[in-house]
Amino acid sequence: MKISDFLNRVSVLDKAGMSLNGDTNIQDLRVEMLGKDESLMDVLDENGEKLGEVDSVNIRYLVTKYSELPSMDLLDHFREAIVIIDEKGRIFYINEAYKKILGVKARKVVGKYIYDVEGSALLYEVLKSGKAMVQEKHFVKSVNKYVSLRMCPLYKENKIIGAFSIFTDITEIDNLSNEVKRYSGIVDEYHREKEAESETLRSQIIGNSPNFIHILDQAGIVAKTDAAVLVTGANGSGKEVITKLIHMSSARRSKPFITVNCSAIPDSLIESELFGYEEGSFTGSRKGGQMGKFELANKGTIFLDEIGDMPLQMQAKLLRVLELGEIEKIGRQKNVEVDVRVIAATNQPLPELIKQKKFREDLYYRLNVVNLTIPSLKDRGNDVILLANHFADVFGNKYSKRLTISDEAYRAIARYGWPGNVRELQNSIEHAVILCSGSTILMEHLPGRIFAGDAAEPDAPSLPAISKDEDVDYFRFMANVEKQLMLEALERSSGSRTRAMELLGLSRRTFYRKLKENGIVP
Ligand SMILES: Nc1ncnc2c1ncn2[C@@H]1O[C@H](COP(=O)(O)OP(=O)(O)OP(=O)(O)O)[C@@H](O)[C@H]1O
Repeated sequence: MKISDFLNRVSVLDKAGMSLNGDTNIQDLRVEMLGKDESLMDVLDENGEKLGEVDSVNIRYLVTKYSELPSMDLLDHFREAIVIIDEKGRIFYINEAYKKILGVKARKVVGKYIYDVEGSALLYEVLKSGKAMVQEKHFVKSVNKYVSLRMCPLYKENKIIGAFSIFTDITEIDNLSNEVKRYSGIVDEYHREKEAESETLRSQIIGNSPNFIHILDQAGIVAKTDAAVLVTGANGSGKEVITKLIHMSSARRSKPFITVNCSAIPDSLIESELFGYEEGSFTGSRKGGQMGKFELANKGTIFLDEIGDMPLQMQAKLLRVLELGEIEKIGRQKNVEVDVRVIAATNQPLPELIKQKKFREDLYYRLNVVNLTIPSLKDRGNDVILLANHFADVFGNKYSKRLTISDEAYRAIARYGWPGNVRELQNSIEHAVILCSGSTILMEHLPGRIFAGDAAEPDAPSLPAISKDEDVDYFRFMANVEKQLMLEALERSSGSRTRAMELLGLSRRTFYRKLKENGIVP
């Protein structure tokens, strides 16, 4: 500190008998140099001009204190390492932190020249240039550490008398920042992966019919929003696939996608499944409680499948969640905020359920901000053939077979009603791929119901008539029915026994036994 720091503190003037320049360092004074008066003294510049006056009581106090100060020892308490060199570059001081950070003993360093101790000897350059230098990150090879450095020359009466360096060990910070960079790299990679996943998913959704393309377009539009979507459509038509596509095309794609099948959870458990519970909130509750699906889906999307089966009481709770954006966890006083996009799906006619008071109208409107109705497979024209080829490839790969579909099988596939929609087609093609031992899927490889006619409305086999008054011989009656069914199966399969056997769902052995028993073949 300089005397000028204390100028013009008070106004009373007194002579200490000394002329001190404002630049004088208080550290350079000794008590004997000060006048006896405990009041003020003048401060003059080099030309003897008065600069002001200082409170000599304060100066006396500081000078006394500074003379008692163990200045060098004090530096040992710094976390920063300090090294001081003289005008020739010889080290005459290092503090404790220096020894610790660089792992050296004082006797190995003090008295040596800085360029003999430190390879890069930046401090020596500071000494030569007389200019301070800062290095945010400097690698010290000998100890394999990174330090952050500040170096300054030391001047006395305009002459360089040495230089000092203060540095901190930033190896850990550097490691941490590298970790952070690595993690942000991983996060970027994760986002890229999610993007790729969304493209893969899109490429695996097959369909060219205008009504299906319309659904895909609408899914793309709603994906850009957080609006609730109600996906309707028959069983197996692809409601979940479209819901996933919406999630994967949305900004939430890297966050969770949680599916809840409302019809699969018993009524008594649905609340804890959806909202979770705190530890000890009921007998038998798990230690540590349990997170509900809504909490798990936070920042992502929750898919409430078969929403039509949700119990009425739960519907009221769900409505509250959608309105408030928070859940009431069982056993917890405070509600938990959640940010979840809701997509619900059903194959039930909700307006009909509303009329029957089985579904809340207010919840229906809340969920049905946008409605996507997936057309049934039979209404998607040629998509059935595209999907059949797609599944033949998928399962061909799975079972290591290269298969094509015969024209006859194509015709059966196109003619069939597919009441189970895409799922039924998928399973049927898997069935055919498994059974097919050649390179072409033939009609006989498909499940019997498909080539037997339209399974949506299967023809009821005509049973032998029984008169009310007649005494029925059940054994004979059953044998008759069996024979009739077998004959019909043979007729439908144009005499192909293998196909008839499949139609009837009988093993080869049983089929031939029954042929014999019923006198169809000798
Ligand atoms: N357009 C499509 N392209 C390829 N695969 C599809 C397509 N649509 C559906 N699938 C497949 O069909 C199966 C049934 O689809 P999904 O589960 O989405 O139907 P869903 O309507 O949700 O069924 P459910 O009514 O039983 O809940 C799934 O394996 C799915 O991958």
